[in-house]
Amino acid sequence: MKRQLILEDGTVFIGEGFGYEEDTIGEVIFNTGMTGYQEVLSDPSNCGQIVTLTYPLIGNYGINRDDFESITPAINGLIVKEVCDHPSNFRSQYSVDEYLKAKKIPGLSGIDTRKLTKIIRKFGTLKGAFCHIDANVNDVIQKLQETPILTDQVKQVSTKGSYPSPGRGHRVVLVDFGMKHGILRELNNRDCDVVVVPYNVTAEEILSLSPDGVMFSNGPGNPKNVPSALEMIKGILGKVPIFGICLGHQLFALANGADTVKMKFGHRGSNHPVKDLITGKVAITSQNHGYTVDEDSLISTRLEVTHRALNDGTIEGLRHLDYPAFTVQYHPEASPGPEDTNGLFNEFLQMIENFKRKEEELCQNV
Ligand SMILES: NC(=O)CC[C@H](N)C(=O)O
Repeated sequence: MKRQLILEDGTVFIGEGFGYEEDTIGEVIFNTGMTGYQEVLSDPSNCGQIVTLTYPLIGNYGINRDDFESITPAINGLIVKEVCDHPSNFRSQYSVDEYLKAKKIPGLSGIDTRKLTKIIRKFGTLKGAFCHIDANVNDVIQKLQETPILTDQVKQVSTKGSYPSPGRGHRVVLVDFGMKHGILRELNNRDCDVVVVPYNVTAEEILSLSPDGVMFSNGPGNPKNVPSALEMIKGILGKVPIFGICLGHQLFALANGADTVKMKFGHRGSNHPVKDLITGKVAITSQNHGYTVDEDSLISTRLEVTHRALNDGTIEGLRHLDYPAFTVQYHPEASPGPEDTNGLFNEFLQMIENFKRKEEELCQNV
């Protein structure tokens, strides 16, 4: 069945529909990862977006039980050059088509994804719609222009209530702004005693859980749509070590007086080089963000840049000059992508131990 993609600038692509049969609207973005489509599909940070995968063949190793980053995928649509209907892998349970049908997500294949990506790179991220081949282009463009930008994605994808993920090690409160499960897995692998809490948790509620450290997860949308988080962050800063990832990094920056801005087309893929300014080392990182911390806004803050993207020089990591707190814009949990920066979770645990030691020394000196 033919299906068309109409962009708000009037560009039309005609391809084959797969997955669920339904019209959809979303922000059209592109991801340059060569593998890892299952993790990208199920990453809650993509809530409300139509995801274009630039790798030309998608689905050849199927969809399995183990690689989901959330239970319910939150993307509005998927665009690929070619979708594989006969996956071959010992872990495969479904084809991408079967999975998208089951999760009620429409897909579009057979279009020139390179051309689409070039349009997004030139004009910036655009709104787009999947619609029936007979739909009137002008009507769809008008509908796209009238469709408001989503503001409540974090509320949609965050956990509704707190839940434990017990371990014998450090107690870590993990604030779920739309968490990829890879973050929880990394903490579990290090035997942390984790409590996952919803996005609108207060500082008092976090401190009442007696955490050794607090993590802020990734999540969808504009960080300015989550004002409640800023009060929470200010309330715990300096009282407990903090580690933030992606949206968590952006919220940490906002809470410390910095600003965030929307990027032209963002960084999305598993192949983004980042330089650690402290060690001088370069790592290949997994990224998925459309906003960034504004460089000029750091002047009046106590934040220092620790990492930079080598493709465009934007900020990829921050640390607080006075308190034990650091954040990164990229994904050290990978899922999907390279694990070069996985050691940041160990650095977080080391920071927790140093903080505990200092607190004990202070107590002894009193
Ligand atoms: N992966 C994320 O946490 C993304 C953060 C934010 N939604 C952005 O697009 O920049």
